[in-house]
Amino acid sequence: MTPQELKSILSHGLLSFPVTDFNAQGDFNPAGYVKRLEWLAPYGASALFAAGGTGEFFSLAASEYSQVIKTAVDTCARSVPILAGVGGSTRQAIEYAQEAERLGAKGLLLLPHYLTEASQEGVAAHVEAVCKSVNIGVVVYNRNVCRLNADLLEKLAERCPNLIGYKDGLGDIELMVSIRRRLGDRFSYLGGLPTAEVYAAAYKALGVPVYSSAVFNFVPKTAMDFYNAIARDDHATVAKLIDDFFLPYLDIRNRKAGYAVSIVKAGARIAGHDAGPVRTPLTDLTADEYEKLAALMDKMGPQ
Ligand SMILES: O=C([O-])C(=O)C[C@H](O)[C@@H](O)C(=O)[O-]
Repeated sequence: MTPQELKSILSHGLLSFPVTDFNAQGDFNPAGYVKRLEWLAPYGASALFAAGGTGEFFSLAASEYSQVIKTAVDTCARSVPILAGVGGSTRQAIEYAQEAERLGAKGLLLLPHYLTEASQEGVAAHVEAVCKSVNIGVVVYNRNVCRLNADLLEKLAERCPNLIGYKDGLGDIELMVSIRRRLGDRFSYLGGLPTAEVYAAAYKALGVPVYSSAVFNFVPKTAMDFYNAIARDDHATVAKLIDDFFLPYLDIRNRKAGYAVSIVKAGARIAGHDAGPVRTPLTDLTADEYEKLAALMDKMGPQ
């Protein structure tokens, strides 16, 4: 699959970001991950991002990373393209990128580097180095310390033909509008804020109709119903699901930093597809929060 073919696939549909399965000892559980991917496959996400933010990329050892990507490719690559999360220092990100390409991933999601502040010119040089280390398509994730503006993205787009996607996790509307207008059809644009559904209608109006869904991990039918309602401008269904599910969900998710991932693992467990605990530095939901989430999922009916 060429980067351009991947770009065209990423321009439609709902994107799946599966959690990564850990066993009771906290080790990667490939059998559980296979079952999860097989369970979610028939719901029809258009691409699968393995070891992304929701997949706890930041908690995986390098050896586990290879297992996660290989498991995703072996299980799903015939039906959907697999994009692999990569990140960390430039050299680390290049090692992950080349490993993912070798294992059969069709693209990369380049997550922000860790800890240090950096000039955005420096971040752009980091992105360029990772893009140039592979032949597959790359989606850059603007979030936290990665805040590339339209000028830098335009330069990167010229220098890196395989940089085909821009995922927004900042929610800065002025920045998003300037990037969307300046880069036009050069990129495929993904709405990628935590619980991206809450922003989906507004982002569609800005020319960004595609988004990533973490709740797809545990209420896949509701996630697809919501996506289809957004796609056909069914404002009544969108408003009802925002009121009945997403706003009460945010009340739980916003209780602690890192819960955007923890709550998804809790949801998977409630749905009968336990992915094990989150790893430090994340913390799991309390029993009370877990009960509240279970009641909310119950209201959404069978999935
Ligand atoms: O890397 C990640 O997991 C994401 O940022 C995607 C998530 O699915 C996010 O969009 C969300 O929480 O809906």
